[in-house]
Amino acid sequence: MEMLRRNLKRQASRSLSAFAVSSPRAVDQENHHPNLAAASPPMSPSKNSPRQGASPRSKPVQRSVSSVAPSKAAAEEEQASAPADDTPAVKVVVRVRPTVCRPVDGKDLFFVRKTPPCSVAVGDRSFVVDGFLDDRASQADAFDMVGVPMIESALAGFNASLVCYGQSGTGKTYTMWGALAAMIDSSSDHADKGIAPRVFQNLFAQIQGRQESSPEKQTSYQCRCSFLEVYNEQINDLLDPSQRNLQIRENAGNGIHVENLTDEYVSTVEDVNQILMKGLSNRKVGTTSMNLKSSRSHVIFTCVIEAWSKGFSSNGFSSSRTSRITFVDLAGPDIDELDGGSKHCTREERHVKKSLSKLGKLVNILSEAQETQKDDSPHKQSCLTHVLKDTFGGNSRVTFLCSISSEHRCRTGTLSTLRFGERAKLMPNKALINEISEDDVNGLSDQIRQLKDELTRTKSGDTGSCKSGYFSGQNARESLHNLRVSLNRSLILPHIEIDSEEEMDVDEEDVHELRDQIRKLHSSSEDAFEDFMDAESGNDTSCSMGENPRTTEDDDQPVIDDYDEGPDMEEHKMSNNTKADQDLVSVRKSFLSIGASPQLSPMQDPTLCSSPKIHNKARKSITSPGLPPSKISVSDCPSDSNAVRSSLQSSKLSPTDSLAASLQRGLHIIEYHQQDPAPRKSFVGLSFDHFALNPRQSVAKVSSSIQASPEGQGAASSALCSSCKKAMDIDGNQPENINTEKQIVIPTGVMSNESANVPLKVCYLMAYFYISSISFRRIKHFLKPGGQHHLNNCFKERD
Ligand SMILES: Nc1ncnc2c1ncn2[C@@H]1O[C@H](COP(=O)(O)OP(=O)(O)OP(=O)(O)O)[C@@H](O)[C@H]1O
Repeated sequence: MEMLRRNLKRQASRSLSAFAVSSPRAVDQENHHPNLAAASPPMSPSKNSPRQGASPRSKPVQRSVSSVAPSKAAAEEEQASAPADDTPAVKVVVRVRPTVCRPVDGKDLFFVRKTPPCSVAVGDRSFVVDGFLDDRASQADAFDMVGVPMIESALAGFNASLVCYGQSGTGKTYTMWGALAAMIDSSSDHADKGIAPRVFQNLFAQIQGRQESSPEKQTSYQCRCSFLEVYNEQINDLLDPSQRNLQIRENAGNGIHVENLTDEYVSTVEDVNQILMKGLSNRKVGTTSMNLKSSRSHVIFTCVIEAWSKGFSSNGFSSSRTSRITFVDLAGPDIDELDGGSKHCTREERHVKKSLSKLGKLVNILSEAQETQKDDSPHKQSCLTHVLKDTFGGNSRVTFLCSISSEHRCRTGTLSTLRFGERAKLMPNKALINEISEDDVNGLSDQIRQLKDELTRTKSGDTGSCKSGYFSGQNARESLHNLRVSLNRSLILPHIEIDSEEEMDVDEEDVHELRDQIRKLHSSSEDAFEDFMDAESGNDTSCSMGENPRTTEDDDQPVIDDYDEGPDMEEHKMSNNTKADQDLVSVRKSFLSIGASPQLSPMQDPTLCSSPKIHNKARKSITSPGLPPSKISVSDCPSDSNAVRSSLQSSKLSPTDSLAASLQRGLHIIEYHQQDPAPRKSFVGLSFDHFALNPRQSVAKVSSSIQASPEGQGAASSALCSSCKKAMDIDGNQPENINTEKQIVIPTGVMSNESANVPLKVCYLMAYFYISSISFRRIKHFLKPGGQHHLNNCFKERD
């Protein structure tokens, strides 16, 4: 309770002090045209430097000193650590415009009155404000109440903004800029001079005073200005009228800035006044029922002040502060919708109302939103709200000068303006000192060094264990490559469109079962391998690519390995009947191509694609004789030949090593599938290549063996028994009629002994095993009695 009472007391005294017009003129009004280059800044730009961003080049480290509505604990902590500064981040000052009309209906003109301690009353409605300037207040009073705190804030490193809001004709432009004549005469204390020229007059005087009073500090200042208007939802450069419809950019380094907006460097108040006059003369004006020369665009004048303090460190750098002074003169809505303005003005009026409405909504959102709920989206509703992001709810001390009229006919507009001010006061602006100190620079340098070290470690692979499993990134690539090499045959892995692929769900039970069966087969295959090697003794089992250089006249065509045929087999072929010949040709042209699903994320890798990109339609290109035209082929891509060749050439593993490696890889794949449920949906695009190692053969002499029935006919997987040429279902049965989308032709009887560097059976096994990474269920079925039977038949026939 005690704390609450103290807070309330503090707030009340703060409001009271702000409410009273008590600020003395900070400096004399003489203009000294100071030369600001006491110490050389890091950059010495020319005076006029157009086409630069409107915001500071570097985003300074921001030190929090004052914020609105912080949590109680945070507030206590902040007060303990920060210098005492009770300046609220958002202030609302009301100024009443002198009456210009005589009462026509006898009603009281002066219905707006000040009520203690710090409120403005309109009828029975009361609004809490931070300052009140009645209709007798002068421009100097307005400057004292609003302008002087802005200067103090800016020189302390805060961003400071003044936003004039109110109905058309209530004196916004007059209060902010004053009469043009007063601006031209910058040396005199003209009564009509507005807040902005007074601020700069005072600012430059203060800067000079600081430099002269403490030359040992060697602080250098540099100021640059920009001036823009938001007209019909477009941003135009008031300092360069040819620059229209400029774009707002936002990035971490520069924050919000307007691209290509002219920045002009200034060092005297005359410089600023010239810019102000130039910009204001380019502003769009029109006529409203309240104002003959009414502003029809919102204008934003920004002055960036950069200050460098030299220190005695090695780099001569001590601290740098960058602050912004922003003047926002909003166009006011007309009191009368039917003001007799031209059609063009009506359109302008619509835009003015729309943009002000969005600004009002933004203020509502910001005033109601909790600190944690703030996001960028409300600012992006319009150009105006976006470009004023720092002013509304951001890093800025902002004063809302609500211009009102005491005329009765403006009552609605006056109430609306005061309501706006009341809500704006609740905005959670967080004003920070924008400073970079030497410590900050050192800290950032350390951070950069650490990040560089981390990057270097990451690049060199010294990242400890792989976080995402064995089959991720490079590991996955290497593993798949090893597996492919170990199978001693080329694998073409086409990208196959997902939409037409068959989804395979793999459940854990299947995987466990499969794993057991593979283990069993692992041992049995070793036996089979031994047997096979015995049977193959006497045959040339060299796997050198150079061993069988059956080059063809198609040498310049894409070359892939194929089944080379020995004389025995050739004889065997010749003795077969025509149908068998056709089968042989068909199988001879066969090869294996496995299309890994693009969705197997950790295994999927673009670099695997030494393969053609196969689309659904492209898969039906090459057909084997005797097969329906819809049979699938995926290998007629010339670009693959080199990749295939290199794949084959890199095959240096012995058959047993290959077997062991393949099984090991396969187990990893299975483990991976068990661990990660994501890839359980596999898509199979199967096209069989030859399994055994074979010398190259041009594509012209090989073709596909993956067969697909015409689209739309069933999707059940099956295999064609190459001996009987009947489709078998997955369990090895021969159904009456199987319409398959994908069929696997198992080539038999065509393998040459010379070329079979790896036993055919093992190759078959490995091939299917490899497929297991894609299609567990199929493997599982093949490992079932029926499937095994079929596989064994093939092997027997071969042997
Ligand atoms: N406090 C004041 N003392 C003397 N004249 C004033 C005062 N306020 C406004 N005026 C005069 O009223 C007229 C309209 O003022 P001003 O153009 O500043 O209004 P505004 O709010 O900017 O209107 P709009 O939104 O249409 O641009 C001007 O001629 C201006 O000189």
